[in-house]
Amino acid sequence: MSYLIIDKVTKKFDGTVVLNEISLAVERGELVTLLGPSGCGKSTLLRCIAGLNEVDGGRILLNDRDITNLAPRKRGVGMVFQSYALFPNMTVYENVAFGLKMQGLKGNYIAARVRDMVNLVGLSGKEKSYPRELSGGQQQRVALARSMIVEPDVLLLDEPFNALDAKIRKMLQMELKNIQKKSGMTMIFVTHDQEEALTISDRIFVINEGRVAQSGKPLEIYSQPASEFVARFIGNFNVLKGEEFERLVGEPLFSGKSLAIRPEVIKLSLNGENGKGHNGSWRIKGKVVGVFLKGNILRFRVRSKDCILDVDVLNNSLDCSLNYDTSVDLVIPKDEVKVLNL
Ligand SMILES: Nc1ncnc2c1ncn2[C@@H]1O[C@H](COP(=O)(O)OP(=O)(O)OP(=O)(O)O)[C@@H](O)[C@H]1O
Repeated sequence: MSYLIIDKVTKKFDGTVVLNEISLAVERGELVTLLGPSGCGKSTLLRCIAGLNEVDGGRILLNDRDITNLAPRKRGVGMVFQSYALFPNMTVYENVAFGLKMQGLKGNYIAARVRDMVNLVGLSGKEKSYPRELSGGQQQRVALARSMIVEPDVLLLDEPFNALDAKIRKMLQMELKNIQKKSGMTMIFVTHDQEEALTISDRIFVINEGRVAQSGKPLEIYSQPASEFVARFIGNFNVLKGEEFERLVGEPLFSGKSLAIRPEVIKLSLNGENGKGHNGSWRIKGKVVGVFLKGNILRFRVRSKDCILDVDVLNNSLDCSLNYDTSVDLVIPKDEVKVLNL
C-alpha cells in the first residue's frame, strides 16, 4: 500500500466544486509536485491533507492511518508556506528548536539536533541571527529546518520559493532536492511553475480543475504529454490541429486529432542546406517571423503555410544572421509528433 493515499477527495466552497473526487498516491521518501494553473485546487488539496480544510467526501490515508478527520496536530504533517512565518523575536536557533522544545525534549538533545538541521539547510554560523538579519532565501531555509526537525511523516510545501528572486529560487530548488534525498523525508511541493516542477520532482501530478490531468516522472510528462491541456501547460510545445499539420506536410494522417511537437526536435536549416528529409521525417519550407533569445537557446518562430512553429536551437550552433523573413527548411522527425487526447 502506498504511503500517502488521496482517495476520491472532494472539496466544495459555497457549493462550487474545487476538488473533484481527486485520487493520487505518494510513496515513502518521494518528492512529488502538484503542478497546475492558478485556482486549480493545489493549495486546497494541501490544506485538506494538513487538516486545515475539511473534506466533503473521500479519504486521506497516511502511513497506514486514516487521517481524514483527525485534528491537524495529530496528523504527522508539516507545512512550509510562501511567507516564512518565522518568530521574529527568536533567533535562528530558537526558531529551529521550537518544535522540539514543545515536545519537552532535553536541551543537549535539542542542541545536537538543531546543529545537524541548521547544517543540513546550509545555515551553520547563523544560529544567533534574527530573521530580520537574514535574506529571504535564508529565512526560507530556517522555515524548512523548523518544519523538518520534528520529522513529520510528510512535509507539505506550498509555493515556498515564490517570493524569492529567480537566481536564489533556482539555487534553493537544487538544495531542496538534495536535502530531501539526504533526509529521505516524503515531501509534496505545490507550484504553478513548470520548470520548477521539472527540476525538483521525482514525480509530477498535473492538476486541472480539481483532478489529476496526468502523473508521471518529469521526463515522461515533458516528452509525452497526455492531453492538450498538459502540452499547453507544460509550455514550449507546438500544439496543432491534425488538419493544420496535414496541410503542412501534405499527408492525410491526423484528421480530428490534436498534435504536440517540441521546439527542440525540429531541425532548422537555411534553404537547401543539409540535404533532404528522409523516410523518418517530414521536410517543409517556411519563413522566419520571430527570433527570441532565451539565454543558451535561440527560439525561431517560423511560418509555413498557415501554421506557426517554434523551433529551438542551441545558441552556438547557428549563424545568428538568420533573421526575420529568412527562408528556412524545417525537418520534423515523424516519431516526435505526439498525438494528444483531447
Ligand atoms: N476558503 C475559501 N473559501 C472560498 N473559496 C476558496 C477558499 N479557498 C480556496 N477557494 C477557491 O478554490 C479555488 C482553488 O483555490 P486554490 O488556492 O486551491 O488554488 P491553487 O491551485 O492553489 O491556485 P494558486 O496557484 O493561485 O494558489 C479557487 O477558485 C479559490 O478561489
